[in-house]
Amino acid sequence: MRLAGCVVIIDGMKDMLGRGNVISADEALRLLLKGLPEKLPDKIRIPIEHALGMICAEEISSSEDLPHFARSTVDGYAVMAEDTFGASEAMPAYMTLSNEIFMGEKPEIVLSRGRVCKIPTGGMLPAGADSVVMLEYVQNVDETMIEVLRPVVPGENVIQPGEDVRKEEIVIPVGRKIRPQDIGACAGIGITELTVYKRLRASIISSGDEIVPAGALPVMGQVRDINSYVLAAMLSETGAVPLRKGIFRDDYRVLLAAIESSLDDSDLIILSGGTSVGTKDMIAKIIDDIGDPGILFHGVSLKPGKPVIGGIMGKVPVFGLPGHPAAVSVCFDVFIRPVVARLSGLRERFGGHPVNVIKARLAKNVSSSQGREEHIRVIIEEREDGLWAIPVLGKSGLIATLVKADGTFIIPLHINGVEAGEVVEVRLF
Ligand SMILES: Nc1nc2c(c(=O)[nH]1)N[C@H]1C(S)=C(S)[C@@H](COP(=O)(O)OP(=O)(O)OC[C@H]3O[C@@H](n4cnc5c(N)ncnc54)[C@H](O)[C@@H]3O)O[C@H]1N2
Ligand code: MOO
Repeated sequence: MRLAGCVVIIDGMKDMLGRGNVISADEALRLLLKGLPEKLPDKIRIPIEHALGMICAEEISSSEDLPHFARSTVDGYAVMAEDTFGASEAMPAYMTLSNEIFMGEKPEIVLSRGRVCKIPTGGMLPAGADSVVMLEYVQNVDETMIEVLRPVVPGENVIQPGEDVRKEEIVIPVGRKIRPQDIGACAGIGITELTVYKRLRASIISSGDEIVPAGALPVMGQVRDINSYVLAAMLSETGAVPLRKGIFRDDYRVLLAAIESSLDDSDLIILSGGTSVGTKDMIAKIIDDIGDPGILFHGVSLKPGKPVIGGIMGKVPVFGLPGHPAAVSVCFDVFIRPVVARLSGLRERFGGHPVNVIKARLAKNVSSSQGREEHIRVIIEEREDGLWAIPVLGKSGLIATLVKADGTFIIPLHINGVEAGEVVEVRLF
């Protein structure tokens, strides 16, 4: 078996092949990212209403100013600001009413000194006007005249042409995950289609002689397939298309065939189960036999998730995830999420730091073995003195620990534990 680059040596820990050095999660991820193909997914054109969550593959700039006319932000009277200078309730400025302006219409009138036009919110300012006095600061004298009770400055209560988006300004950069407001901005500047990267396709292969479909009634010793559902849902959240390939026996040929056929239709392959050192756990062997280069690491100083396998077969990254559901979830966050981001063309924000994070005080001491990165599940409780993180104790084979928890915090590699009262950063699910 060929194994590339186990670089970080952590004292006293063995990897899954019994060697005296096990690699850190950071180092394992670095190896994976380094080995990924440079090629980005093919591009497609889609209507903006279908673009949510897709990765933008072209720089979007505006061919026009938005708005393309000066627009009132209030209901009131379009004026020349100068005419209102010094106006007050005690000494109002008397102004003559000109034509009313209606929504969606271009005013024909050119406003002259001492005159005003009634204008609705969103109405176009007439030529000559530079500001709008709100209705509340005006009194009608008769049908032809009003009193202005407060002055305005030039530009007050007006959105200027191009104030929202300037002509030729870049609105959406390449690599942006399209958000609702991005779609709105496109609509605003008349762009109704976008070029985006095709969604990644990820195969999910469940392995294990004991695993039965979720709809089956398990006999003693059997368990229903949980992991392929969790993985499919997590992949969907990232924008990738999950391909649940089914449940396969712990048999070299069966699993080899499942992996090889997935190489044809997938950008990445995720296997669950069979990563540990049991005699039947042959996932590592298959990945390495397919090779090119095969396994990059097997065994990481991570809990849960220690027996995780990462590799690349040709251009396709492959993950062998430990069968325990909490390990599946943690390994997805640590390894698969960043790989999906890179392959999908996403330009990461904030240096790749997780965005969905809150701070809370830890409710109990939590110890950790030095030399192992631990991901602790916690429930967030709102108390009078702020947010507290309550550790959810339980083995990594229990899916309910994940369901009860609101998120996880990380105890880094070289820390022995975290004391009650310390502030931790909880990454929310
Ligand atoms: N001697 C050692 N034994 C184990 C070690 C070790 O270091 N030395 N590591 C343990 C750790 S940590 C983990 S995690 C597991 C990983 O085991 P495998 O990846 O080989 O997974 P399995 O044995 O196939 O399954 C473990 C467990 O999870 C259940 N499972 C599997 N697939 C699914 C699924 N799709 N849905 C629901 N549940 C699933 C499976 O039935 C097992 O109960 O190894 C430890 N052992
Ligand atoms: O790596 Mo295992 O997931 O701790 O049970």
